[in-house]
Amino acid sequence: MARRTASLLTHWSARVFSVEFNGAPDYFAIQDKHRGEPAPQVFRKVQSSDRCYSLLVCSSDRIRRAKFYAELKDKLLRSLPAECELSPMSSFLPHVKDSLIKGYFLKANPGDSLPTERLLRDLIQSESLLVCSYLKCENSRQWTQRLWTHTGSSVMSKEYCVVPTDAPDYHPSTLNIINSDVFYSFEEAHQVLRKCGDIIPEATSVLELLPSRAEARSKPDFPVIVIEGLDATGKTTLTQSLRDTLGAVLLPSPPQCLSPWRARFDQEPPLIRRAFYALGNYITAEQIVQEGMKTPVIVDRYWHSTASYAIATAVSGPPCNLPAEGSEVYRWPRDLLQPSLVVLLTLDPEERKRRLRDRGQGKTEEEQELDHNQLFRLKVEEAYRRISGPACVTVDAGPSADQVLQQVLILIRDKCQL
Ligand SMILES: Nc1ncnc2c1ncn2[C@@H]1O[C@H](COP(=O)(O)OP(=O)(O)OP(=O)(O)O)[C@@H](O)[C@H]1O
Ligand SMILES: Nc1ccn([C@H]2C[C@H](O)[C@@H](COP(=O)(O)O)O2)c(=O)n1
Repeated sequence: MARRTASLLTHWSARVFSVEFNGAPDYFAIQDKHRGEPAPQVFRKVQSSDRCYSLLVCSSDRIRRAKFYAELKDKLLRSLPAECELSPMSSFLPHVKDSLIKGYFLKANPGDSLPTERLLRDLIQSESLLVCSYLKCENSRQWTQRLWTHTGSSVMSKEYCVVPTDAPDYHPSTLNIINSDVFYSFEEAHQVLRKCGDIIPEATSVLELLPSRAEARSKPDFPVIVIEGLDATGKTTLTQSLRDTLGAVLLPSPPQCLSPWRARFDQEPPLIRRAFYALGNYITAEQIVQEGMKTPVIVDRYWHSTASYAIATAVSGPPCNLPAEGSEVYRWPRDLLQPSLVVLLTLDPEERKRRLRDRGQGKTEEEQELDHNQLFRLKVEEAYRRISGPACVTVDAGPSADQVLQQVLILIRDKCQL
């Protein structure tokens, strides 16, 4: 049995389970005996004749786990009877970092339980998956959880009672952010790309473009100014004007040399995709050092973007689920060159939409998500504000392009003595 599965089973009864319906989580735990507790909320919404199942992805290899989790949803949606309901589910040890295990909760009508169980028996052959079924106790409103064996033909002898439990102090999706969604050193991100070289050949090409060491040997003589913000807040417009006004060099991020591989990595699960973007910052840092010896450098997006988009995607639900201000999640990577100033452009959402419409260009999936999902946009902006070392200085991008430029020039003169 895989190492992660074994450790999961050791802590099985200390684990909390969370099922999300329309973004709202319901939490439950398991215990040996029922002590008269009501059924958890999630089961009270289920007809007693319905069958429920949980599928938790638990491979010990994090690359395989990330790939399998992403593929599992597609597989379930393709193969399950249409009436089956699929909700995001997770299991975790409260307060224990990296203990989050993600998966899905299935609800099937009695008529669909045969094809559903046939599919689950196939899937359980994979060592990466733990399957449980949930049954209502006869003559009571209580539910039990049974863990399936790897053969899928029978259930484990132990049966657990399902009981409601309080929401944890920290949202479970925050437990695994460090080194799964956000990488705090060159080595951590590099390790992910090295390990996926055999399944993603493009990773090898990216690795060849990376600097040999992350730590900048020297600091640039000239100021380095990063411009951040959601899409269509005016970063391109402002960075080009700053370049022209200050006689600076403008560096895009991710760097141009990664363009051929970007679309490929955008298709990958967060672990791999975020490692790609994190490494892009180290290439940019090397370019900053080279150019910053000769002129001021303006950078269009950098670490704040990498971390904020990753955190906002990893944390489900509203911005109050984000790790609290001051959390280690918002710290700057110890080996990444720090800019002299980071400016965050903010814009009224309606004006941002108007500018997006006027621009009329195709949008990436994440940009479309920003458009449709107000919560996601709020989380990205809040994460931007919480990142420290350096923290960003917020500038309202609502006024005319020239007014925004003048305001940022004043900031640069104040903070960078330019
Ligand atoms: N201050 C401004 N007032 C009005 N319109 C602006 C202003 N700044 C930029 N725009 C217009 O808004 C649109 C988006 O601007 P821009 O492309 O500079 O944003 P961006 O932040 O670089 O977007 P993305 O990240 O998606 O590339 C463009 O059509 C641009 O001409
Ligand atoms: N340094 C960077 C730059 C960009 N990203 C990610 C964050 C978004 O997913 C997307 C936005 O880029 P744009 O559409 O403006 O080119 O790219 C990042 O993670 N790190």
